[in-house]
Amino acid sequence: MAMSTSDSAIPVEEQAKLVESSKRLAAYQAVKDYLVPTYTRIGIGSGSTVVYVVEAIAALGPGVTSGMTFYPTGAQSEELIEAAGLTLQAINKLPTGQQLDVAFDGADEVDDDLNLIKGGGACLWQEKIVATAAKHFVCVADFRKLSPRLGTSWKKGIPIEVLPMAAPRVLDELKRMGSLNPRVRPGLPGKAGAIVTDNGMWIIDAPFAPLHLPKDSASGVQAGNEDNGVWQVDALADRLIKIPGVAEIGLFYGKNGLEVTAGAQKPVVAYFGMADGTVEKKLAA
Ligand SMILES: O=C(CO)[C@H](O)[C@H](O)COP(=O)(O)O
Repeated sequence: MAMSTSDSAIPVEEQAKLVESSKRLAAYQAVKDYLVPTYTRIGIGSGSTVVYVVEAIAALGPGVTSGMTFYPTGAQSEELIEAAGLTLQAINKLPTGQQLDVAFDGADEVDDDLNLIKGGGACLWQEKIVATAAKHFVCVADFRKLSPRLGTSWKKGIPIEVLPMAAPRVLDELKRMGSLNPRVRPGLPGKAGAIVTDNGMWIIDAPFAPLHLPKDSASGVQAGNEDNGVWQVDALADRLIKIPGVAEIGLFYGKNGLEVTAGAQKPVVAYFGMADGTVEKKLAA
């Protein structure tokens, strides 16, 4: 039977090692499957799992990577790309009408429909720009991120990037919408005040009850509706993005890359490193 990190029999350091090895497994498999040697433009996301994605790409050597240019989603991934000796380019240098061949990124939670919560590392805005610029958006994660519905295992809330001056009004609106104790994310130890994103914005984390899937026949919830305070993913996302002062939201939703040729927020595939040493692959339906 597959182990989970909540197994109290496993010492904490062992659990941490298990999670790290799961991330690495998923990353190497994703790169093996989706980094086609003829590709030239690659998006690189943010977070601790992406470290292994870059490691796996760098391990292919200059024979494969020298013709490739890598587009970051923030300061951390910029550093990762440079430290690995890969060619860095800002996404605003991607000419109009052109797409990235593929983009790899992590997630905080992935549901059965490949909707994502992202932004645990406060990089969601640039992550969405890079993901939607890619022909193939590939999600890489460990087994803790798999859940049937968003909000089931990731309880910290949906990360929302906001203009600092709008934060109090956005908090008010989120409470009216039923968010349970939304909060401005505090800075890391050593930083007084709120966390400031790579774009000079703040992050609000807005917890909601576990979300319904977009076309959730089991719950009887119709597209675009809310049911006893429980939101459906697309309906909630469409409301959140319209709140004045919201720059971007950490829900990646809507059509996936199999249905549209450009602009998909949902991945075409998600790789999960499992606790038993296997890799589970979920393809967009
Ligand atoms: O969205 C993100 C950063 O904004 C990350 O992809 C997400 O938080 C997952 O991070 P990790 O791989 O460290 O678990």
